[in-house]
Amino acid sequence: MYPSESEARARINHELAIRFAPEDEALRASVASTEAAGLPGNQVSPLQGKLLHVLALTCGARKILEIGSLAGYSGVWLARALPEDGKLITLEVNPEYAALARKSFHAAGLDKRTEVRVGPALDLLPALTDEAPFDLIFIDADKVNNSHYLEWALRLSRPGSLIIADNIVRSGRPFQTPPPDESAAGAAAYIHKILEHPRLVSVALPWDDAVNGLDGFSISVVR
Ligand SMILES: C[S@@+](CC[C@H](N)C(=O)[O-])C[C@H]1O[C@@H](n2cnc3c(N)ncnc32)[C@H](O)[C@@H]1O
Repeated sequence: MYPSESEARARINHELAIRFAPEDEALRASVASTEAAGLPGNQVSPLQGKLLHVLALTCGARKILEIGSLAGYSGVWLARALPEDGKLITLEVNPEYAALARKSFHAAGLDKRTEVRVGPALDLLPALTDEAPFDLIFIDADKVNNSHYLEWALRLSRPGSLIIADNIVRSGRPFQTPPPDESAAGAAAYIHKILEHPRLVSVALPWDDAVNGLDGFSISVVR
């Protein structure tokens, strides 16, 4: 039926995405601006975006924190799960990407429910203590700092909060000894911490990724 296994996977993925996670104009424009910024495929896929949306609805999220905005693609999926008076705060080190994220939120009619803060996340996180607890925290920035982001996520969450991290599978590189690059090492340390932490119950979800081959999310619930 399909010329190759990879063609079959891409085709089936597409069929699922157009049914379960159709993109509207605002999401398509966010993808286009990511491509124009020279980072095609660095945002989550439509199905991953929809998964974030479903998870935010499942935990009744009113406050969401995202680390790593890029052009706001995952942020739009997340913020659309919030009630009118809910809030997504997203942290981005690159001012140009932060501007793209704001543009995406504006196009999606999400100005009131979203706030983009600009700077290195580790510098911005301490100021969020007053806004905590967050119901869902999505970690998707520089993987080398994932363990630090996890420590902050635990401080800024409550029992029942979800902590989700992207790119923890990286085609298996985190499982090599030693991990061959600093992002793989960051993912390995993160996996170790979420599995050992007494307050976290975690699972990993692998999938094909445009940039990293086999990749995936971890999803942790805070006890
Ligand atoms: C994979 S992209 C985020 C994609 C986005 N979550 C989405 O799916 O639409 C990672 C982003 O993290 C940002 N970033 C990298 N290091 C960072 C840091 N130390 N603090 C804040 N943002 C950072 C990058 O500039 C980039 O925009």
